[in-house]
Amino acid sequence: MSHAVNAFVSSSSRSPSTFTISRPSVFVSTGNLRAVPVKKPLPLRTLVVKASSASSDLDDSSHSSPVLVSENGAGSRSGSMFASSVDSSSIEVDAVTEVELKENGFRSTRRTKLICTIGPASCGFEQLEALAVEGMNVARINMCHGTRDWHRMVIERVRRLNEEKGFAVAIMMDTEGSEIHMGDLGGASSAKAEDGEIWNFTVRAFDPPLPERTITVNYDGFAEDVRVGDDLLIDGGMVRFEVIEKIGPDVKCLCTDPGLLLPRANLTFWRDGKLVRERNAMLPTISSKDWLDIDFGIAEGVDFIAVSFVKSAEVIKHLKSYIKARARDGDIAVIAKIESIDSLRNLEEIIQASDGAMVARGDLGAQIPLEQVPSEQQKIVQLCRQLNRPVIVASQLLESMIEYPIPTRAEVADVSEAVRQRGDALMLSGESAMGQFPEKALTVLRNVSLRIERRWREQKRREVIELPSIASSFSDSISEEICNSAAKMANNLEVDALFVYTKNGHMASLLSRCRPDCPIFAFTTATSVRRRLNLQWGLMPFRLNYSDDMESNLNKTFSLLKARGMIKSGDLIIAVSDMLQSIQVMNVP
Ligand SMILES: Nc1ncnc2c1ncn2[C@@H]1O[C@H](COP(=O)(O)OP(=O)(O)O)[C@@H](O)[C@H]1O
Ligand SMILES: C=C(OP(=O)(O)O)C(=O)O
Ligand SMILES: [K+]
Ligand SMILES: [Mg+2]
Repeated sequence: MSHAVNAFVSSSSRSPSTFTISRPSVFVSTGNLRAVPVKKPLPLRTLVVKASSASSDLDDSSHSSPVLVSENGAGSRSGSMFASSVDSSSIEVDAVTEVELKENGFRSTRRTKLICTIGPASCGFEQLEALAVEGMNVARINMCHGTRDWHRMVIERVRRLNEEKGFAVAIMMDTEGSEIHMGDLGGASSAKAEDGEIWNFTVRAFDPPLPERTITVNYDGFAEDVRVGDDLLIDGGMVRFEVIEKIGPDVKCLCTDPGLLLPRANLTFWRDGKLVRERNAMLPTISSKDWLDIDFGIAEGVDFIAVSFVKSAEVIKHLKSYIKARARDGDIAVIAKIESIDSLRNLEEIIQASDGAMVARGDLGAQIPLEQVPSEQQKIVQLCRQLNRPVIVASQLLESMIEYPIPTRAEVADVSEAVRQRGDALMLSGESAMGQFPEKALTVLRNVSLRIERRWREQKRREVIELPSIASSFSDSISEEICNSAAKMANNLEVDALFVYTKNGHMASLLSRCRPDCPIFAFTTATSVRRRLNLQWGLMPFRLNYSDDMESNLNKTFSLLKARGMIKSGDLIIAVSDMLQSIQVMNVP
């Protein structure tokens, strides 16, 4: 297929009521050169870069697609405490974003997205609402814990919150995975292991209550695999035992580093200073229980499935094709958790195969030396950005806030570093799931993000990360070039916002990848795409019905956003779209 890329810049001067457009002054062409006819004057300054197939301008099906109809447009915000008096129900935006925009203006909105793991400390409707108000973009449920009924209840509450209060919180389901972990302590919330105590680790099943100082282990091969003299590390070393005797299914262990045992804590064993993982590596990434959880997630329509202990790209591809065949409205994004030696070994192909990645530092730190975790984090964040996949930095960001209302200085420094690295999202685990201060922890993440992002912009310290071309077709290359150029222009011209009209979210993610100074308003026709864009850096997803006529789309958007007080006349914006590949620079009329 041959393409023509035609570009021209028109600069117009504005007299009181008319616009005039001067002659085209720039042409770029990779094929047939053809000036784009301008039928109507465009406001103030316009650069149009238009790409089309040589054979037909309309051979892309999206060009001729009819206006898409909203599946939950009208009235969905009626119960919102942020409800607007103007009838603008045909645009949907997260209530928190709307308030932020109105109160602080474009530039100061938060770019880094926030994920909260939901647990007993945060599963109440009011608790969830408080987290949503505080800026939770994604609620994570961890299938390691709780029952499916409990998870269903959380999902229903989040959905109700979205519908009744105008939030757009997405849901991420995290699989248990089949790594070795302890049982649930017979229902106790924790157990204390003291120095010198002998505990029994066993593969036997017990009816509660558990015998004293007994830990059940989920892996049947456990007693066969460990050897006397091995070190058993709970949660990467929070508690340490030494194997002193094996008796059938029971393994007697001496506590050598005392500490608190938590239900279902991860368990690794070490021999001669090395992680023992031969048999472990034979365990499936997705267990039979995980498949049932995945079916549950598909049935419930979760937005993301995070896969624990990914070892290779194969399992991700397998899951994605499974989802494609089963999921009702298409897509659930698959997030690869990087938390094992194998995942580091196959990093690039795993990230390529996935829709996003998580630096799961909890288990990662139990598999590699702790001092290696920060550099791996940096590497994963950078690679994800290069490959255009959203990346989450997770675990122990504010661990001390499980117990205390303020974080340690070191934790704040760690969060700052993750924001400075420009990861897409930060995640709370125990802090929001079972800590005493879920909301306060989220506020810390939000405030640190805002502060670092602002400093970064003020200092104009744009990272010199090389963004290699990722397009797999010429048409994709055009989208990529348009987004790279639009983001650069947005920085140079100091525009207020980038607008992107994107049906499947791809153009929005390409803009996000550039980490521009201004926020990116992403307009999409599908609620599911809008929720998924919640995970990506700098994107403010809106759901809007629009046509393939960009001029009418822009006018519609301007009037809807103006009516809601989210933009005003004179604001400078750059608009791009995946229907009509163009860059337009204009002031809001
Ligand atoms: N659904 C739940 N029910 C009960 N407790 C939970 C739940 N989700 C998380 N938790 C608690 O929060 C802690 C931290 O959550 P997370 O990091 O997701 O789990 P883990 O570290 O066990 O993999 C867990 O160890 C558990 O104590
Ligand atoms: C996020 C992680 O996974 P999980 O909490 O499921 O162990 C981690 O290990 O850091
Ligand atoms: K998990
Ligand atoms: Mg983990």
